[in-house]
Amino acid sequence: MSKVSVIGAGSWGTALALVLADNGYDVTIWARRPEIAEEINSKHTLEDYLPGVCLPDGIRASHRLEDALENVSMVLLVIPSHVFRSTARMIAPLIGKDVTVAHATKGFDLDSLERMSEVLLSEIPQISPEQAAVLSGPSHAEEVSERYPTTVVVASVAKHTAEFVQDHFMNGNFRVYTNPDVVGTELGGALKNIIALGGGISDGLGYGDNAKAALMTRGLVEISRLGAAMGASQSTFSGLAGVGDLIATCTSKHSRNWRAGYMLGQGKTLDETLANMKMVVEGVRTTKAAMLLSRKYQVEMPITTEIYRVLFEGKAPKDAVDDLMMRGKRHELEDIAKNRFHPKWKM
Ligand SMILES: NC(=O)C1=CN([C@@H]2O[C@H](COP(=O)(O)OP(=O)(O)OC[C@H]3O[C@@H](n4cnc5c(N)ncnc54)[C@H](O)[C@@H]3O)[C@@H](O)[C@H]2O)C=CC1
Ligand SMILES: O=C(CO)COP(=O)(O)O
Repeated sequence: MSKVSVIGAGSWGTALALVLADNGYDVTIWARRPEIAEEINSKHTLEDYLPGVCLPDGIRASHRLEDALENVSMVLLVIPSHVFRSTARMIAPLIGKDVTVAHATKGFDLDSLERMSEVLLSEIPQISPEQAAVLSGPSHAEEVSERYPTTVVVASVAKHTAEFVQDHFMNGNFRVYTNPDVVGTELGGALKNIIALGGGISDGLGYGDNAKAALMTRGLVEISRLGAAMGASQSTFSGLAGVGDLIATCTSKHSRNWRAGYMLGQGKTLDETLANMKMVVEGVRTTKAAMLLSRKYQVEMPITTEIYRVLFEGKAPKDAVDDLMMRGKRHELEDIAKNRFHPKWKM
């Protein structure tokens, strides 16, 4: 079996390493902190991130990149988006030109507004777009590490690369679909975190299922609208990386974005909320990125705009909901209706 390296010993990197080890691969996780590598190697646990989980023997960890990346056929980056570029730059000299490089990070590079695969390709120039892939979809690390049934998508512009990654991960608990739409798969995974913050805010305010269903449905419209402007395929948003991940993240107790939103809805400030979170809450930075992208592509994103105001301008969550409810009247299928609605319908 070939050797695989997972860069990032957080909850998701470690859960994905577990799937690879279950499938018989020799996996080395790179951990930034030596004590984390030591815990994985000696105790087969990662108590701070996946409490109670016993990691398979096939997983080894190292805090030395040279060890983690020696003779690998595939590298998987699973680190928070704000350290993605610096980490990709750091590993670049150690990546052979035939290696498949995948990632499972959900976010944007805030300075350049690039997607993670764009960052990968610019920082590791010896690999071609055909060697890069993204893994995304409704997949909480806590459930994957319990081996509960989970389905994800692997997208790559090259079918053979998507299938190569699919073959590594696929098993009876972890079902992997392929998709050629890298843009849509990355956007779905990143942008749903904004709506999950909104779902948490709504629940924190004590609103009900109707409000959350509205946020998810209209949130998906915003995601699809920005996606269309950025070149994504609309059908990806009806799939696991779109509506699938939106459902999982907006309705789950595991979601860090939902939990952060809940605290905001209960009246905590952003600083107080983040101080309570041990793990990364990608939706906060992604809201900033999405606001900038919506301006760049001239796409209307009212829910994202209100969440931005709550996060960064101190707007009261209840006022944000009121303002969304009181927006001007609209047609539900406005984007479609403008182009090809029933000819008798006058816009
Ligand atoms: N946890 C989950 O269930 C899922 C997470 N993801 C995505 O995976 C990515 C990673 O998230 P998690 O593993 O959940 O994060 P986490 O909060 O569990 O762990 C973050 C990891 O990043 C490491 N880290 C922090 N700063 C670093 C630096 N400067 N250089 C290298 N490593 C650094 C931390 O030491 C820690 O190991 C995020 O983009 C997240 O959205 C995607 C799907 C599921
Ligand atoms: O992306 C995820 C599940 O698919 C994890 O979401 P959170 O980062 O909100 O926990």
